[in-house]
Amino acid sequence: MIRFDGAGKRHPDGTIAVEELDLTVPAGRTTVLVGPSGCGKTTLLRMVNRMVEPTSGRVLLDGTDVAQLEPAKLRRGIGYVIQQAGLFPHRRVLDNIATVPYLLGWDRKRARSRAMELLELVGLAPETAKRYPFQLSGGQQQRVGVARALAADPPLLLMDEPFSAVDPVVRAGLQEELLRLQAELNKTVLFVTHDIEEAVRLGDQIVVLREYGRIGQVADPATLLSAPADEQVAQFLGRDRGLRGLGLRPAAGIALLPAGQPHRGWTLTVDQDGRPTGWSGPGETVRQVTVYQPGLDTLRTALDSAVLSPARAAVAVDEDGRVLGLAAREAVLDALDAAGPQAVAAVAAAGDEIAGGGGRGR
Ligand SMILES: Nc1ncnc2c1ncn2[C@@H]1O[C@H](COP(=O)(O)OP(=O)(O)OP(=O)(O)O)[C@@H](O)[C@H]1O
Repeated sequence: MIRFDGAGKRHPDGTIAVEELDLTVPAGRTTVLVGPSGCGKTTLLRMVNRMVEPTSGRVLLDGTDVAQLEPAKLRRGIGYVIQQAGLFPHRRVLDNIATVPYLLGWDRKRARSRAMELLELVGLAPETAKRYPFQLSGGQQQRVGVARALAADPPLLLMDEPFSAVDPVVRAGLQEELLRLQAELNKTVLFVTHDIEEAVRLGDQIVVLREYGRIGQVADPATLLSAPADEQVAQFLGRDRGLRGLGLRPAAGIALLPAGQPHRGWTLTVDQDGRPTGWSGPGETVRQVTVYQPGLDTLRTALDSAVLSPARAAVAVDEDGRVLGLAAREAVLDALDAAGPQAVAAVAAAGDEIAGGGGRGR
C-alpha cells in the first residue's frame, strides 16, 4: 500500500507541481491517476520511487517513509514503465528484461531464463529475445518495457503513460494484456494517464486530479461515471460518460428470442456448427453479423451490436461463437432500464441513432 500523507512538491523556481496530497493507493489493485496536462501526475508517481523528493509531507510505502530508504534499493523493488518504453538501445531484448535481476546479483542463467518466461507472459515470441529495441514495433517495445518491470516480481508497478505512444488498436491490445496480467499477478499498480477511457478500462480506483495535484474525486469507475463529484469532474469525464458507463455493466440477462425465427423480415443464417454467417433479408443478404457474448461482454457491446444489425437485433453467441439467440433492440433497452436511470439517460442523450434506428450494416 502507498500512502501520500500531505505530500507536496514546490520546485526551486517557485512552481507548485503538487500542493498537498492525501491519498491511499490500496495493495493488489490498480489505481489510475488521471487529469489534464501539468496537474502533477508524473510528479506524484515519481515521489514514490524518489525520482522526485517531496518538499512537504511524506510518501509511505507499506508504512515506511520512502525518504528513509536508499533510492537505488527502493527502485530495484519497484517496477517502472514509461512512455516509449525507455529500453536500453544497445542491449538485446533479453538483457533489457533481465536488467533488475542482474542488478540484484542473480546468476546470468537464472536471470535469462526468467527473462524468457516474461517474454512469453507478455505475449512476445521467443525469437524476440535476440533483437535490439530498434528492431521492434512500438507496441512490442512497450511489452518488453512491461516484462522488464515485472522481471524481479516486484509487488509494486509504477506506470507513467505507458501506452500513449502507440496507435489505438495496439493500445487496446496492451490494455487487455495488462488486465490479463493483473488478474493473474495482483500487483499494486499506480498508473498515470490523461485518457479517461483508459482510466475507466484499467482502474479499480480512479483519482481525478485538478491543477496542483488537487483531488477532484476518488472512486471506482462505475461510481465515477454515474455520480461525478461536481460539474468540473463531469466535464472532464466528457459528454458520453453515461454510455461509457454501459461498458462496465454486464450484458448477461437480456431476454433472447430464438435465432431461427425471422426478425423484422431478416433471418439469421448459420453454418453447420451453428455459427452466424449472415442476415438474409427481403431481396438482399448482409454478410456482417455483429455479436456479443452474454457472460463476457457489456451492455455497451450488446447495444452496439443491436444498432449495427440490419434486423436491429444483437446476436448472442457462446464462447465458441455458436448462436444462443437474438437480443432485439427493445430487449437491450429493457436491460438498460433495469441497469438504472443513468443508463437510460445516457442512451436518450446519445440521440436518434440508437433510439430511432439507423446504424451501418446495410
Ligand atoms: N523541474 C521542474 N521545475 C519546475 N517546474 C516543474 C518541473 N518539473 C515539473 N514542473 C511543473 O510541475 C507541474 C506538474 O508536472 P507533471 O509532469 O507532474 O504534470 P503531469 O500531470 O504529469 O503532466 P503531463 O500529463 O503533461 O505529463 C507542471 O506545471 C510542470 O511544468
